[in-house]
Amino acid sequence: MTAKAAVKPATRAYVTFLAGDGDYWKGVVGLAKGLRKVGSAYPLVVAVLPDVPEAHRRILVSQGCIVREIEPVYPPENQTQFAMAYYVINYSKLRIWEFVEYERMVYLDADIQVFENIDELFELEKGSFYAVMDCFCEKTWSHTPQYKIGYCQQCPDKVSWPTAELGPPPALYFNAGMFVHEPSMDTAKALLDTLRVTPPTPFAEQDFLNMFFREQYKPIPNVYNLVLAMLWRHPENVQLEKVKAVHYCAAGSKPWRYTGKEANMDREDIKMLVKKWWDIYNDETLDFKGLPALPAADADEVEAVAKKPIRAALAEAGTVKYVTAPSAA
Ligand SMILES: O=c1ccn([C@@H]2O[C@H](COP(=O)(O)OP(=O)(O)O)[C@@H](O)[C@H]2O)c(=O)[nH]1
Ligand SMILES: OC[C@H]1O[C@H](O[C@@H]2[C@@H](O)[C@H](O)[C@@H](O)[C@H](O)[C@@H]2O)[C@H](O)[C@@H](O)[C@H]1O
Ligand SMILES: [Mn+2]
Repeated sequence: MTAKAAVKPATRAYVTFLAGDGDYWKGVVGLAKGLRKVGSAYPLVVAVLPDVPEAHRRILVSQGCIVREIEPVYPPENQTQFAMAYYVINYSKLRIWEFVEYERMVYLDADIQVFENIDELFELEKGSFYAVMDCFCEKTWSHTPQYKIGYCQQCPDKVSWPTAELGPPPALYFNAGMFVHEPSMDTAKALLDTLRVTPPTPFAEQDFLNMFFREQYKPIPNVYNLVLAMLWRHPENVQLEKVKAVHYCAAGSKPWRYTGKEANMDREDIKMLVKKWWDIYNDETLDFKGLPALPAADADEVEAVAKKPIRAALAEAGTVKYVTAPSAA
């Protein structure tokens, strides 16, 4: 008789993406510890490209992460020059739709830190694609018409969109550093089939995901993904004390590489946010101490198992399987 799972298999998880043998693994460790600090009920899965060294993978496992190797995704042949070179590797993020052992995942870039519990995102109504709206005001957007006329979706009334000359305003556009998604092989196949016939664009997979989920996209409040540039581009849209997750995506803001020399990096709020990141990264009480948190099974199932006399439960469960836990930190 095979062992009957006493607890429901993991159906929800946070997921991040790690590529290369550089120092982004520090971002993943910070994120794992930040999620632990806010008491997240779900594990952190890390989708790693083959070029992530064993040593970095071990560090992530020792911090309680579930490491999953993925096959890289490349945009159409010899057209990658249209995407900013640095972003081409991000097309591989699309593999997380293949993680179908999870019915719902919250994706977070490794340069995001969570300062308040955001587990509520897993309860959002199914069937839509949830993410935070981006900002078009940074120089990284200088190739777009909206940048050229000073239009931004964060303040659509400041510079109104010239519909007569440029047609309808751009559809609402999200930052792909954080989003809520439902893994499915059908969606994964549709994404990759569509990518094969979609020439790359400057923001690579972020542009692609905005095009693909254009009809399903539903904006969620900026507190779930504070794109740092909002602090100087749209301070009227930011209440720092209410922010739940910070996205260190502005040039020079990656905490593990921070020098304070780039534009805006000497701001007091930036210095405070970088320190907050390091306080978590260096906090040894947040290091992983045991088995990854079991998934939140439904209470009555756990209640029923708990009530059953142990002998009857063991007999019913059959042989008890022992899973070797990853080495504790
Ligand atoms: O060398 C790299 C570059 C990027 N990433 C991953 O890809 C994500 C997107 O890149 P990044 O956050 O640097 O882009 P930004 O949000 O700053 O535009 C990162 O957060 C990491 O999860 C990585 O693992 N290694
Ligand atoms: O591959 C494209 C990337 O596009 C996004 O980064 C950009 C974008 O947000 C711009 O709007 C900002 O101006 C810029 O600073 C920032 O780096 C995502 O954060 C990242 O995960 C990834 O998808
Ligand atoms: Mn990022």
